[in-house]
Amino acid sequence: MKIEDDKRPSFPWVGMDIGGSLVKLVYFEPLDMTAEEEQEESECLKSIRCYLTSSVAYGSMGIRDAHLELKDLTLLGRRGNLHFIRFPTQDMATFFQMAREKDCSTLQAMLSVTGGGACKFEEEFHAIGNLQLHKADEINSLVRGVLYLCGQIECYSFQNVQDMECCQKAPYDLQDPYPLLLVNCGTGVSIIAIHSQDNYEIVGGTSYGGGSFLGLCSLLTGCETFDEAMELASRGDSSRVDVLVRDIYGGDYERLHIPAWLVVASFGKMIHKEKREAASREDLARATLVSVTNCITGLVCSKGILKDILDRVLFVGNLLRGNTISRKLLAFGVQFWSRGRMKPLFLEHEGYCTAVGALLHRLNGSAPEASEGQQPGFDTEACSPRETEDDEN
Ligand SMILES: Nc1ncnc2c1ncn2[C@@H]1O[C@H](COP(=O)(O)OP(=O)(O)OP(=O)(O)O)[C@@H](O)[C@H]1O
Ligand SMILES: CC(C)(CO)[C@@H](O)C(=O)NCCC(=O)O
Repeated sequence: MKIEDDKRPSFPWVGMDIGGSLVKLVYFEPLDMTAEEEQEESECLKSIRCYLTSSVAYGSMGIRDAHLELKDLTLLGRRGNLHFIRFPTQDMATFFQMAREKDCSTLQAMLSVTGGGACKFEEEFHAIGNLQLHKADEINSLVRGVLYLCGQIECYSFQNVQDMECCQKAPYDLQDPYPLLLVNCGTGVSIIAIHSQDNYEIVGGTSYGGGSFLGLCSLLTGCETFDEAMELASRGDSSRVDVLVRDIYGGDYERLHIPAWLVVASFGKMIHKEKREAASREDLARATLVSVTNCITGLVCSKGILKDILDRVLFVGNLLRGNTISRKLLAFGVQFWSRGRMKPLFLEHEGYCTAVGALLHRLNGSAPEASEGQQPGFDTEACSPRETEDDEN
């Protein structure tokens, strides 16, 4: 029996977020294909399905995060598994080459793509034969993906944040998410105030984000990859690099209740030759990570106050991937500086929100079916964010 639904787009169901550092791809693998559908499935589609679901590594840099796979999910009435794949944006040329090799030109498919790369690589996508490109706006996709994932019981907070060792993850029910301050820690950092599903706005950002961490860390330690940088940071001690309150006061600044551990100057100790010589690569990596993370904390608190969103703040983005140091520091810092008013939250699929949003965008039919010869433009959706109101930064 054929599963009929005129509104349902044809397979493959793919959402792609091409960012400054990483490409994130989410792929829905249908599990309820009828015999007729399987028979009709083209060789190219079959080969894509097998390729994506049977490996966990693609080429030298592509990774399927198998631990994040969402199994037996229902999307638009179809049952399937949702797969999460990433590779460096630098490798987009290999991606296009593979698309050519798999003869995707025969595939009558529409791909929902977001992130800066949806614009940058538009011509290359169009060169893949019949593939139609739907460019979804990055912020709209991010918000859509976040709101969807929040409903999948995958949100968590940290308990005992004042003690890094005892600090532990605890599930958090974010079924009713509004208002929410959303912080996307990617190559750069953007902060979005979500008032409701249809009403959200960018309230700020900083250029001191994931890209700065990796860039500075590479300069200071000679490391080559994010995982290497994180590994170094996990073994480092930033207090050998930074000037803390205790270095100046010998302890707390009691009158103003400023604690001894507070960083007064990131890298402040590096003005002394002997301290430079004593600081290890690990210490420098840790100090870089702490510096970037603290900068995000400060900005988030001030934006929360400015926008009067002091309830929940949700951190996403791949800077936080496998990065317990930053997550715990953000959790602690936000609670400390907001005097316990702001609840810092995180998602298990932190790096894939925008790609999920792009996929949903495609499935929910808001994608304008570009007619022949028409250049698909940005779909601004009914729920476009308001113009940025904030003028500081
Ligand atoms: N395997 C990895 N390779 C490179 N960077 C990584 C990796 N894993 C985590 N990161 C970190 O994640 C950051 C990128 O995060 P993310 O993928 O969310 O953003 P992006 O979409 O590439 O960037 P933007 O949205 O700003 O265009 C990097 O700057 C780096 O700090
Ligand atoms: C440019 C984007 C939207 C790309 O994702 C993001 O990295 C960002 O918002 N950066 C912050 C730029 C700033 O506000 O300083």
